[in-house]
Amino acid sequence: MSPVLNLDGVSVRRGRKLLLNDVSFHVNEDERWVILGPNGAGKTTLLQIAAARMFPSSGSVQILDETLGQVDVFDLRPLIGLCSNAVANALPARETALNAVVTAAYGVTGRWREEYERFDERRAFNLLNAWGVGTVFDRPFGTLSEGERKRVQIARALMTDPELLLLDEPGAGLDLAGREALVARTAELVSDETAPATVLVTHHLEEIPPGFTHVLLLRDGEAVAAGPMEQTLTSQNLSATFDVPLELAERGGRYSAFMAQ
Ligand SMILES: Nc1ncnc2c1ncn2[C@@H]1O[C@H](COP(=O)(O)OP(=O)(O)OP(=O)(O)O)[C@@H](O)[C@H]1O
Repeated sequence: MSPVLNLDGVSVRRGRKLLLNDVSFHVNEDERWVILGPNGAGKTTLLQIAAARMFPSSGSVQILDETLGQVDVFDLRPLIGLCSNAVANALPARETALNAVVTAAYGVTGRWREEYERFDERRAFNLLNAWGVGTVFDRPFGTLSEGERKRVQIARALMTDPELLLLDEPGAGLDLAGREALVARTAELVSDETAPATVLVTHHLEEIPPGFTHVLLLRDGEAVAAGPMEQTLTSQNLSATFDVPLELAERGGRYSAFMAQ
């Protein structure tokens, strides 16, 4: 399997603070990774680099065989589907859900006067349907519930048929039913062998969908552990990552953790 993402010895410095410190992270095309860590661990920073939205202070980054710093990021970005707060905040509140998705095909967030291809609109509509939000296609994005907004954002991230899908806390702000529906739909997506290599950021074990194969545990900008889920997601590694004694529980491919007695 060919690598989709190669980060080697990546550090990010802002003033005197090291947001990432010598992190290496490798994703192959058939892998589905979770990045797990407490608030401020550097998860979003790492994802921004993987999305070609941020450059490291040192280290090397290859995304889809291109080296960051030697490629026009505007050629690279359409190949990367990104669902994040930053993208959501850039979507105009008055745009319809359909436009929020279809504009991804043109690398913009708002629809102006341009005519879009019927093919693109049909694909956007099908993606909204697949994520269970087809009925809100004509509603302004700003009036959607948090759960609906998250699904629209994922549909948008998939619009360009990306080779790398990056999901930054897609379950944040969802109620229990909304979270479970999102987890189930994401599990369905990644079980398809033609689905893109996927990286999902979260700080909640309950948000890890079944079918995710690998995990990177981050703490204070450093990798605590990285590797296949069964060997790497352990009580010991979780305790070291969150700095409290934790006991991992697994049931039917889902995870949770409790304070160790
Ligand atoms: N421009 C900046 N200057 C200084 N510190 C920054 C800057 N941007 C981010 N940070 C800090 O870097 C750390 C890592 O931030 P990041 O958003 O990557 O963490 P995270 O793991 O995604 O956190 P959360 O789970 O809370 O979203 C945080 O402590 C944050 O305050």
